[in-house]
Amino acid sequence: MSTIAAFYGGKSILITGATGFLGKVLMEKLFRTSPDLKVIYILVRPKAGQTLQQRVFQILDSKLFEKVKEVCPNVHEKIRAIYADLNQNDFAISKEDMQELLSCTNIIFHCAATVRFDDTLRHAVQLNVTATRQLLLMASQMPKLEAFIHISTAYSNCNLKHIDEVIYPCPVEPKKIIDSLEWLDDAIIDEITPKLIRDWPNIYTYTKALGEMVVQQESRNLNIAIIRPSIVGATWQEPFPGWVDNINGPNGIIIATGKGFLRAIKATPMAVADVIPVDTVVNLMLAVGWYTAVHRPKSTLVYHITSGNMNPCNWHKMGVQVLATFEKIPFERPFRRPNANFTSNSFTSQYWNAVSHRAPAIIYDCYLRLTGRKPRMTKLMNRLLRTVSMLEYFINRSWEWSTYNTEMLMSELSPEDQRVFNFDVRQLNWLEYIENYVLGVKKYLLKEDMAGIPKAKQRLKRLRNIHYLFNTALFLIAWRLLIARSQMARNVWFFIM
Ligand SMILES: CCCCCCCCCCCCCCCCCCCCCCCCCCCC(=O)SCCNC(=O)CCNC(=O)[C@H](O)C(C)(C)COP(=O)(O)OP(=O)(O)OC[C@H]1O[C@@H](n2cnc3c(N)ncnc32)[C@H](O)[C@@H]1OP(=O)(O)O
Ligand SMILES: NC(=O)C1=CN([C@@H]2O[C@H](COP(=O)(O)OP(=O)(O)OC[C@H]3O[C@@H](n4cnc5c(N)ncnc54)[C@H](OP(=O)(O)O)[C@@H]3O)[C@@H](O)[C@H]2O)C=CC1
Repeated sequence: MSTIAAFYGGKSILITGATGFLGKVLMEKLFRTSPDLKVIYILVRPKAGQTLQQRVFQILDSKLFEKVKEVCPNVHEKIRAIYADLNQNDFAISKEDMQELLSCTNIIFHCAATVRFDDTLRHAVQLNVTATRQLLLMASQMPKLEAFIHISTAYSNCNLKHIDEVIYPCPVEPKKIIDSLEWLDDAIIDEITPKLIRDWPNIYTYTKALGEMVVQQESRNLNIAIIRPSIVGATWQEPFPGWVDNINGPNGIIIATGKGFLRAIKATPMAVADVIPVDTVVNLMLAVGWYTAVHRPKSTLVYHITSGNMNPCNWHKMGVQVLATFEKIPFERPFRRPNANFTSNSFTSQYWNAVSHRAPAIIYDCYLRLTGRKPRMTKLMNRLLRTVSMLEYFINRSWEWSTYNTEMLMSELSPEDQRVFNFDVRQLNWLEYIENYVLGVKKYLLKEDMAGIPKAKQRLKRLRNIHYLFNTALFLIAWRLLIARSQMARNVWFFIM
């Protein structure tokens, strides 16, 4: 019997961000391995016209939870969705709900965050810093609390090259920032933001660093641990390979490439692609929850869950395998034939943007206009290029993360726990993982049917022929112009003839 699975039996667990990518996989694993847990409280806000209950039902009815329903048929009764908005004072939780949370919670997993790179400083601080502080305050009033697990990111200190499992101080105290945002107006905040975030590449990573400082400062006598995953990717093994449900990180790039929109990226091919499967992150989270509650380390431990130091894969290898998978399993209705390359030179990157991205978009928009339809490709392409430019920082650098605490924890687990809660990324076969990842993007994100593959392959063939025809026509036109103007070209031509 797994010690960790048994530990969660009978427990009341509070999860923030349970409707997000990581949160859903966390809930799934908890229910599947510890079906006798008492309750999972999730803090949810109504969204997109859906009530709390509708959101919960939608999650439970998804393919991700199919196995759970077999092991834990009463899963609906074990989830208690609590109305909460982490942007509000006291999270806008009702008095009764708050009372229940304070008196019953045993373990907290704090996953909620804004992960947008371009969020406003005010909103990102509210969610990634102030809400963390507020949750810690709540935690300090929970008599039965055994562990508080805070999810940060391996990139919270990406202004450093080598990152240890310690909390690094930020130049400006989080409290000062929280206080000043209360009275500064938005225009001034926009003006001072670049000065505040200094060498952090975006507001997201900066506010996650502030969030960690808050955890350190407000930890009181709580048992706290911080987990720092790198780029969280599709599931590796559990509950099945390739599950993914949002367009963040590599997912959007895979779609844009597979649909033939993105044909070149400014990337350093040999830089480490530090992707980590989401189920690996969740396994570590559950192991850390158990370890923190049972062993009660004297200080707040930080755990890195990254792949680069144990089983590195670079962007070149990843890109080649992604493209190879498109040959076998193409996406439906591509704009152009998927084919992309990496360029590390700014000039070449601008050239490709003009020739391979903007020009085809303009030509396509002209075609749409001529056929009486609304042009949209240029707009879409501009947004895509903006997105790609925001990700460029992360695909042109490599970092070293030390993993002493993660390795120590692995050695503390029984063989059974190492199997059930496997976070040993050395066992990951990248080629297999990437293929399943692309397949997962097709099935679960794009919701494309496997039955459509032969048709998609036919379309690819047609696009390839159009491509060859277009290039041949272009070549002939260029050659004809050359012959008309140059005696030497004419001589070569007659010689060949
Ligand atoms: C010789 C052979 C050579 C071989 C080479 C072959 C090369 C081929 C390449 C093939 C493919 C390779 C696959 C690998 C991919 C590599 C790139 C991976 C980059 C990963 C970097 C991630 C870094 C993460 C670091 C930190 C990790 C974390 O801690 S948190 C999680 C990360 N957070 C995010 O990812 C959020 C980022 N997103 C945002 O901040 C916002 O979405 C935005 C600011 C980017 C855009 O916001 P906007 O207001 O415009 O609106 P939004 O509604 O959000 O989206 C607008 C449109 O853009 C599309 N979109 C969004 N995100 C992405 C994305 N990641 N990729 C692509 N497209 C994206 C979205 O669909 C919208 O489209 P439309 O609706 O159609 O307009
Ligand atoms: N994805 C990645 O690559 C990485 C993620 N991380 C960290 O992991 C954690 C989870 O990320 P991920 O699951 O990918 O992110 P998602 O964007 O998928 O999920 C974010 C979650 O936070 C919730 N949330 C946001 N704002 C509020 C609010 N005002 N009130 C209540 N809930 C709110 C969202 O709820 P709603 O559904 O209502 O929007 C959602 O459940 C984050 O802390 C992130 O920093 C770290 C490294 C990499």
